[in-house]
Amino acid sequence: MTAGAQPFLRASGIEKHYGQTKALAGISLDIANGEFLTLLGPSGSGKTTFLMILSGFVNASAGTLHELGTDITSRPPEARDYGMVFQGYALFPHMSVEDNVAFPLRVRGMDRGARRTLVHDMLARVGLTAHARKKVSQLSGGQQQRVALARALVFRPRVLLLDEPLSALDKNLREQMQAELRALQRDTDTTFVFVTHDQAEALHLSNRIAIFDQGRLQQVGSPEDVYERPENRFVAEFLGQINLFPVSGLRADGAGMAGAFEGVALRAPARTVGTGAAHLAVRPENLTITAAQPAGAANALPATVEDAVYGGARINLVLRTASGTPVLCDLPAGSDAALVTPGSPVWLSWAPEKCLLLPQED
Ligand SMILES: Nc1ncnc2c1ncn2[C@@H]1O[C@H](COP(=O)(O)OP(=O)(O)OP(=O)(O)O)[C@@H](O)[C@H]1O
Repeated sequence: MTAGAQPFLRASGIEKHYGQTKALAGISLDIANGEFLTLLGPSGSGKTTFLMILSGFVNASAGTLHELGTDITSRPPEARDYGMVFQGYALFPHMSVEDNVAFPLRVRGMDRGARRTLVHDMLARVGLTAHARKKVSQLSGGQQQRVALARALVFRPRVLLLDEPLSALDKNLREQMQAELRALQRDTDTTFVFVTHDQAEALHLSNRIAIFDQGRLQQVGSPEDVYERPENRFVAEFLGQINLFPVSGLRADGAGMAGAFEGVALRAPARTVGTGAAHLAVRPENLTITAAQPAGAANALPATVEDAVYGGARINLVLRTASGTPVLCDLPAGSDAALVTPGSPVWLSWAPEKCLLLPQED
């Protein structure tokens, strides 16, 4: 979003309390027109609650919601006119596919001819033309999911709210539907707000990801931002595996910073992390292992291979440093067999720009 541009949707200080439970503890978030925004977080982190507040079906306890500068905080769902695809969101099982998809147009009073064109266009987009006359109950799970998408998009909503729409599908179908969702979002230029607790799904689909934990927004950014530049330990650990080395005596070191771990100086890009201690974080795929100490490497630690798990394209290693800190390392298959044998002494190394410092939290 360009600086100064009016956001399409703006949530400011949204809170939601259920008795003693604070489902949302102050969410402020701008949503751009036409973006694919994913709300990602563990179970109970407040994703669905926030989506329901966007829909208008749940009222916030505090905070405001604006659409293009207009306060819509207390605007009812039907006046917001957003499309919705919820988990198990009821299709009419005994009605035909085309009647299901035509339903939102009927309730909006559109005449039959105009309805037909829009319904058939939508069914073609989701690949269901051949099934138009079938009853929904005769379709597979993936086909039903497509009917739900077609029904939610047929009236051209500006916003589509999706709550774990793919969670009931098996892995292959899920991946196929992910690609279709992206294509639908691009082709229809609709703003998608998508809830999931699946990290890989969020990384694959989104323009931006908003990461929730305990009713708070932990970080918002592009998939690359949140994966490669997590702002805190929660985000770093939630988005995949990461090694954390507690370093002490942090100091400026050239353009970056250095701190000590097991008596070895480790270097990372400069970052404000508070006290003299922090965690140096490096993802398993950014580690290299060698038999000999690498000459001139800025970060090199001696370690021992404890376990090697063959995974097809990759080999996953568990190693231990001198003081017994476990380290995960993810190597391409075909890496030197002698090095990945349990018991082998090796050197772990990585470039300073492949790691980052995270504040030390309790
Ligand atoms: N209607 C309700 N009444 C009471 N508590 C609720 C209600 N809805 C949600 N909560 C609570 O609010 C918190 C956030 O719930 P929410 O459903 O938004 O989380 P979520 O991140 O979507 O989780 P999940 O991935 O499991 O669906 C939870 O502690 C939940 O128990």
